[in-house]
Amino acid sequence: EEQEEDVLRELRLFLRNVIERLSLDRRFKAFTKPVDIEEVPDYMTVIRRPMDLSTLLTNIDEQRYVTVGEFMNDADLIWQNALEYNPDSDPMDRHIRHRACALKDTVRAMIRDELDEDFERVCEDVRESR
Ligand SMILES: CC(=O)c1csc(NC(=O)C2C[NH2+]C2)n1
Repeated sequence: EEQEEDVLRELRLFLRNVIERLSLDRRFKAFTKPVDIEEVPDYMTVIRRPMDLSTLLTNIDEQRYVTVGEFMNDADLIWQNALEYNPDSDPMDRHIRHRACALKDTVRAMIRDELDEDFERVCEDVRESR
């Protein structure tokens, strides 16, 4: 009912703000758009579920996330994919792995510091009621 839509609207606003701040951080530039197949032709053969910040934003606008947990499952793909695709000891791989780990820690810190656990519980109740 209306109260449920109010909760989901507030969730979308919170998640859009998280994405906006991540997208402004220069460390995360490589994660803002889908990997370009022309530049990285073998990417799709290695990574089964590509994810990036712009796709997360589209998913939010398409109302795919009813809980922060569902959002985190997709957000985690971004850094997990980067660690998987860049496993080598060469400096470029290490550089992007460092940024992937920074992304993981930054998202988790935002959620821990800014998401009210009672709010997430209400979102989970909405999910269970559907
Ligand atoms: C988004 C992402 O994880 C990404 C984009 S390019 C890249 N890696 C490279 O270009 C090479 C460095 N060793 C492979 N990783």
